[in-house]
Amino acid sequence: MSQEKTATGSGQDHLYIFDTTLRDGEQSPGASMTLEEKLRIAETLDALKVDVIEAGFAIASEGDFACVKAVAEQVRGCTVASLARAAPGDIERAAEALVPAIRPRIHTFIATSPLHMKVKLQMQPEAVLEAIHASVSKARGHVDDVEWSAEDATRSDPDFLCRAVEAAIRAGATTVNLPDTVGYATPEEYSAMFADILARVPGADGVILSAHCHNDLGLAVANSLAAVKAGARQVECTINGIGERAGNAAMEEIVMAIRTRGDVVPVTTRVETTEITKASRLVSAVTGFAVQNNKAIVGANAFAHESGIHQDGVLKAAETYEIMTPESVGLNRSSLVMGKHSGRHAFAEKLREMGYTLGENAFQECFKRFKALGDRKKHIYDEDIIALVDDEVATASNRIRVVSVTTHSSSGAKAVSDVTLDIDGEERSTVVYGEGPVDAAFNAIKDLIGYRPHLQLFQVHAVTQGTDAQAECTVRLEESGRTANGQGAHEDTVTAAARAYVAAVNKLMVKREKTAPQPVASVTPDVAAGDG
Ligand SMILES: CC(=O)SCCNC(=O)CCNC(=O)[C@H](O)C(C)(C)COP(=O)(O)OP(=O)(O)OC[C@H]1O[C@@H](n2cnc3c(N)ncnc32)[C@H](O)[C@@H]1OP(=O)(O)O
Ligand SMILES: CC(C)C(=O)C(=O)O
Repeated sequence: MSQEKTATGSGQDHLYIFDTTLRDGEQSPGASMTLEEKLRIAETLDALKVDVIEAGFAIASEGDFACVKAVAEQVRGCTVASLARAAPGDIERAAEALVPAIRPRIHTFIATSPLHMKVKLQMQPEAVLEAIHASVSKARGHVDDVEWSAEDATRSDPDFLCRAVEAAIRAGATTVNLPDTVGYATPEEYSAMFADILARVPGADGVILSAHCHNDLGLAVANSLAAVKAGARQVECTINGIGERAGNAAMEEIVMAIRTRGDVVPVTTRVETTEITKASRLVSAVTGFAVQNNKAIVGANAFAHESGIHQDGVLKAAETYEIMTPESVGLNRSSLVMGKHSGRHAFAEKLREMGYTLGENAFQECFKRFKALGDRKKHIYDEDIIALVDDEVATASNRIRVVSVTTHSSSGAKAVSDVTLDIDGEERSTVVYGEGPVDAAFNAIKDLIGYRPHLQLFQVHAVTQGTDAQAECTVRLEESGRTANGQGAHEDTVTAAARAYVAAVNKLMVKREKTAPQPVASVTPDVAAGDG
């Protein structure tokens, strides 16, 4: 994909979508992802057809370097970027990680606001200008596609910002990003800043100007669109709007706003919007951050009509209360009703409709669970199938798997849980008491795995309506500063909780083994006690 400001066939400018779920998104506290999870998200972003995937910050750690490199190796359809400070070591590390990429981009940044320069960087403005020149030139020595960002641009002196942008362009930056790092700007101010740069900086109309907005005041998407109206032709965003503090501009909101209101924001993107729901669910499952029900585009209620007058209107003509169709974001209004009488063909067709491609083993496992669910549940909704398949896919390659969970509990007495786990191919069982059924199941798992990570978060939500709904549980575990999220879905809430706990344990083990490999079966606790 060329980084030119090309008009598309529609006569409208192309808007580059720069996805930073794997970098700024991962900066959300508690959202750290394993390499395997990042690769699954990168695969989904590739299918979504974003233009640029920011895969990480290569100098940050060995793990980040490995992730950028692995994404650069895997992704074929998008540009792959790594972040780098205005420091030679950062740029060399980014270039090294990006070697396998078909279209590598080095994204180098330095702050330009008086506060950041004086207090954080402890640099004089003139030294910052020199650092911009040196870093962009060095990056251009490695790759042709160099993005430069003026961190805290919206709190920078406009004259100094113009000089900084000019320095970056002269040194060879091909994209210039003006972030609202702390989510401080209003749409009018943010668009005025882009107009000012375009009017005053020589060469600014020859590079791609980019917006990067944080959501501290809930204005990230509005600010991004305002920048596009003023001439920005790249927006930086994340799936579900995850990111540092209150998050980044949500990709799905920007893309659907442009698609729905092309009359006021006249640009086009190449995003396959029908992949949006799947991407949103994957990011939610991996990070453990549930999407709020009323979230635009991807919230459970985004296309739900509850009140009679609305239902009546939608039945007569969907456009009465829908400004976009659920199908356009990958939500199915399929006529294929699934239940316990459905066979493999219908199940395979349903998965295909939903955009899943499973290997033979995963398909057979999912089909078995789908039939078991059908025996217990009257209506099987698309959400049930999504929860079940996501759960199966996420746990398929795990070393520890839940075989069975049987729990007895009654009011006024301790609960007891009988748990069997498959650990590296060997089944082990134990029966343990707890304060309640979930506590008992977790205690049993801890006994079987031989260590007790600290439980930071436990959440349950019903996948669909009704008392026979599947439960989807999220567990976050912490051990020696490492955290891992796990999710599990099942019609039995305690089993869903146990699956989520075990999923998180598997991820912790991967993190732990990177520093000190050891067999699971004889795990020696490196934390004496966790949550007990
Ligand atoms: C706005 C953003 O989102 S920027 C991206 C933020 N993301 C992250 O920070 C996540 C990854 N970060 C990390 O892993 C670490 O912070 C590292 C590896 C980058 C650096 O770690 P450390 O060397 O221990 O430094 P530390 O993080 O404590 O401090 C940052 C240093 O970088 C300097 N720095 C910050 N930004 C820049 C920049 N753009 N260019 C050059 N130097 C910079 C700071 O002034 C400070 O320098 P000092 O040590 O001389 O005081
Ligand atoms: C590094 C830059 C692009 C950033 O993340 C910010 O300013 O928020």
